[in-house]
Amino acid sequence: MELPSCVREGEAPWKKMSKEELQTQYSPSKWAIHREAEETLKTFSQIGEQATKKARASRKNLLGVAYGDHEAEKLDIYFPMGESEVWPLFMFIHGGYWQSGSKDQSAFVVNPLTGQKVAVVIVGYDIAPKGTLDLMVDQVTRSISFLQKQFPRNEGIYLCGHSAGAHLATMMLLTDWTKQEVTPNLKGLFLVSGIYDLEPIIHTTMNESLSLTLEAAQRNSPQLLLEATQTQPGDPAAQVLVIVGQQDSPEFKRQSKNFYKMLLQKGWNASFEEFQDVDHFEIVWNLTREDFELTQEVWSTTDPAQ
Ligand SMILES: N[C@@H](CC(=O)c1ccccc1NC=O)C(=O)O
Repeated sequence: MELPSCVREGEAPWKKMSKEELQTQYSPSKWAIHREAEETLKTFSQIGEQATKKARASRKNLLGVAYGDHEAEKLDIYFPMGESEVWPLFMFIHGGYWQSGSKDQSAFVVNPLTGQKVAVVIVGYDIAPKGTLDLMVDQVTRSISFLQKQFPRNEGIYLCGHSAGAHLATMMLLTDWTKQEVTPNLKGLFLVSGIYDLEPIIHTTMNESLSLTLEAAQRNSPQLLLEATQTQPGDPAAQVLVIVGQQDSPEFKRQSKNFYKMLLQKGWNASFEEFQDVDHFEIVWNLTREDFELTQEVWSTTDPAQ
């Protein structure tokens, strides 16, 4: 079925797509080439659960630390090996279209990073339908303020978001931290296969749980917010790495490239990277491997000596 003509007009390619094509473009599992879609999603969950079980069994940790009053406002902290009390903080924000996933199956990067003197935080937030996008953005904002207050001597806070989590991480670039109790020492963002213009999502089945209106989608679209802002970057030195997998869908790649270009236009210290031979899910589950190039890039970026 064709989209209504009022949506079809306009320059964005998604506006000319049928509902079915749009749904496919925003279903990353359908673009996996190493396994079928269902097996891809099942493998992603299994690896996330195994990595989390391994991290909890092998790393010093604090689980379920409350950063707010909601039941979901909790985070897990995994501490680096060694005696140092000062380290970079790396926060992973899980994806799942703001309606699936949890901190309890997302500790992919914990063991490689904590082995390299980086503390890793996996943050939880209220997913839809209980949580709204506005609430999730507020929760991630408050979780970062909480970390800055708990660890004021940190050697930088780095955010890594996957897919919908990359959207939430990106919204932190646009947060007015003067309204928070503290301004975090944000030094870098890793935006993995993110979504930056939420309007297309309204026309997919993912919106059945989200119930996004056009206004709410636009209000929560970093692509549109950044385009409209004249303010300079909070910290022009903060590194923003925009990342996609070679097997991400054309729409996911287009969104990331467009957002990267907008970051550059607005004076951010941004870079773009397409990781070869990985899909939307492998690019994250490969973070369990020390030899994966993104793991290595995270190591070098978070190294205080660099
Ligand atoms: N229904 C989606 C699932 C999905 O996109 C997804 C699943 C787990 C973690 C991240 C995801 N992507 C966006 O947040 C798909 O079929 O690919």
